[in-house]
Parts: sequence; structure tokens; C-alpha cells
Amino acid sequence: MASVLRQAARLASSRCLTQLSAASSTSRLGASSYNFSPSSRNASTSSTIKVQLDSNTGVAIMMFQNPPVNSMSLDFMTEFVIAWDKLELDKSCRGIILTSALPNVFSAGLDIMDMYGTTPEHRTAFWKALQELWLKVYGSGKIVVAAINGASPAGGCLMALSCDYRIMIDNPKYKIGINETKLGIVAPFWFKDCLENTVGYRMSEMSVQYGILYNSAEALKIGLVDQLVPEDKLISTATETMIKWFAIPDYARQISKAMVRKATMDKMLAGREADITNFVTFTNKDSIQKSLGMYMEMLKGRKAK
Ligand SMILES: CCCCCCCCCC/C=C\CC(=O)SCCNC(=O)CCNC(=O)[C@H](O)C(C)(C)COP(=O)(O)OP(=O)(O)OC[C@H]1O[C@@H](n2cnc3c(N)ncnc32)[C@H](O)[C@@H]1OP(=O)(O)O
Repeated sequence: MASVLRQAARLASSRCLTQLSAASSTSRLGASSYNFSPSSRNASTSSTIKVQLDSNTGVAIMMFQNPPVNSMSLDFMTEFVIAWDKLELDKSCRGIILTSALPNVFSAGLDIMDMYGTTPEHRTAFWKALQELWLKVYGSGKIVVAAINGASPAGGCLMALSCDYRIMIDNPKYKIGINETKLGIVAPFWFKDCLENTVGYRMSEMSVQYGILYNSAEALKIGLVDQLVPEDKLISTATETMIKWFAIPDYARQISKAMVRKATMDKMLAGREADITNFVTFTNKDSIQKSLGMYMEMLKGRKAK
């Protein structure tokens, strides 16, 4: 026990928990004090990220609006991180719901056009932005709930996996998973780690090799999402879930979260530069560029049919 506490103290001074503790305040609100009156809402909006913070409840809703499919472009990820940092610093915000402002898609994952035919410099900036986004969300001390209201492949799935709890609309047409191999590319180790941490070793072994996209019922069955709800209950359920989490004292929960996530975070922090080099080298290959080009053609051709 003493060593756990010593470790927790060490963690508290680490980068991760510096973020975590920024949000710290003990349970100010229980479910009974929940009041979602419109007057208490703070809105802030960038062109691709819309944020509504209810400072009465401490719940912020961060909506992606990068049409047509919320692909994670360099611009989108940069705006995401700016909006995220603002919420991290806001002590009135205790939890963040991630969702999409667009119909039928949570996020189509990484923007393929940022990887296809771009310069190594551009891809370096792109990958750094993705790492940054992931480190912020995965390492956050806030409670983060994914309200998955549509397709969520690859990078979209990573975003959901980085949250503390995943609620998805109960609709078989929405798919989620780490499908990179289907595009002829390889999900990096930290995508795989997040998946493995969530669904276990064997399931992720199958999942990453086959590049499986699961429908909502299958995703629930393997534990990739925690709950399914009808579309009209998604945000209310996410908000109610958040309020329940608020009953746990922040500091104890944050330290516990950091302990559980430390190994995965540390692995990324230690391998960050190598991970960028791998990505740039990998995407420099003609064969990979060809795969990405063919995939884009396929996506566009599908629409033309
Ligand atoms: C040795 C190891 C080293 C490791 C090196 C690392 C290597 C790289 C790792 C990369 C990691 C992560 C990868 C990703 O996240 S890749 C992205 C994967 N995403 C997908 O496969 C999703 C593709 N999209 C879809 O399936 C569908 O679009 C949708 C999300 C289900 C929505 O369907 P829809 O019918 O509503 O829309 P659709 O008509 O298909 O698309 C509308 C337009 O949007 C364009 N588009 C779709 N997805 C993307 C995307 N990800 N990036 C860019 N553009 C996208 C699509 O082409 C349409 O465009 P247009 O209107 O025709 O111009």
C-alpha cells in the first residue's frame, strides 16, 4: 500500500498528473443537483469543434463538425487540442463528452488526404498533432465519455478508446474498429495497446489483423463499447453517466486512472520520436502511397455508384 501511495505521489508530479490535477476539485455536484438549464451554458466554437460547457453541472460537450465525415486532418486536430486545453484549464469543467455534430459519423479517422501525396514535413506535423491529441485525451484527469453517434473506424475508434466510457447508438449500420489492415496500412502500437487494454489480448489479436469493423451489438459484446442506447437518448445518457462518475472524489479517481494508464502513456512518451520516424518512413513507401491512393479511389468510386 505504501509503495502504491509513493507511486501515486510520484505520478502526481508527472506531466500526466499535472494535467490530471488541474481539474481536481472534490465532488461539488451529486446527481441530485444536476440542472441543465440553458442559461448556465457556455458556448465556444472553432470552425471544426463546438463546445458547450454547463458550469452548473461541470459537464462539457465537445462536438466535432468537420464535414463531410469528421476526418482528423491536421487542422481539425490542432483545433481540437486548442479547445481541449481551454477545458483542461477550466476548473468548472469536470467532465467532457465527445460526440459528433454531423449525422451518421462520429469520426472517419485520420484524414487520408493528409497522408497521401504530402511532404514528409507535413506528415511529421500531422503525426505529432495526433500524438498530442491522444496524450491529452488519454492522460486527462477529467472524466471523458464518448457518445458515439455514427461510424467510428480507425482513428475515430482510437478517439473513443481513449475515453473512460463509451456509449454508442444502437444501430447496426454504425461500425467501429481498428480497420487499418483493410487499407493496407498498419495501426501503430499505441492504437493496438488501447484496443488491447479495452477488449483483451486475443480479441485485439484477431481484430487488428483482420481489420474488423464491428456493428454496435458486436462492439458491446466484445466490450469495445460499454453501453448501447437509442439515438434520442445518447446525450442524456452520457450526461447522466457523467453525473454518476462525479460522485467519486476527483483526486482519488484521477490517481487511480493515472495508475492504470501509466504503462501505456509511458510507452508512448518514450517512443514518441521513433513513432514519428516510423510513420513518416512507412508512409514514404511507394507501396503505401499506392494503397492509400487506391483506398481514396475506392471511397470516391463507392459514392459514384
Ligand atoms: C511498422 C509500423 C509503422 C506504423 C506506421 C503507421 C502507419 C499509418 C497508420 C495510420 C493510422 C490510422 C489510420 C486511419 O485512421 S486511416 C482512416 C481510416 N478510415 C476509414 O477507413 C474510413 C473511411 N470512410 C468511410 O468508411 C466512410 O466515409 C464513412 C466514415 C463510413 C462515412 O460514409 P458515408 O457514406 O457517409 O461517406 P462517404 O461518401 O464514404 O465519404 C464522404 C466523403 O468523405 C471522404 N472521406 C471518407 N473518409 C475519409 C478519410 N478518412 N479521410 C479523408 N476523406 C475521407 C470520402 O472520400 C468522400 O469524399 P468526396 O465527397 O467523394 O470527395
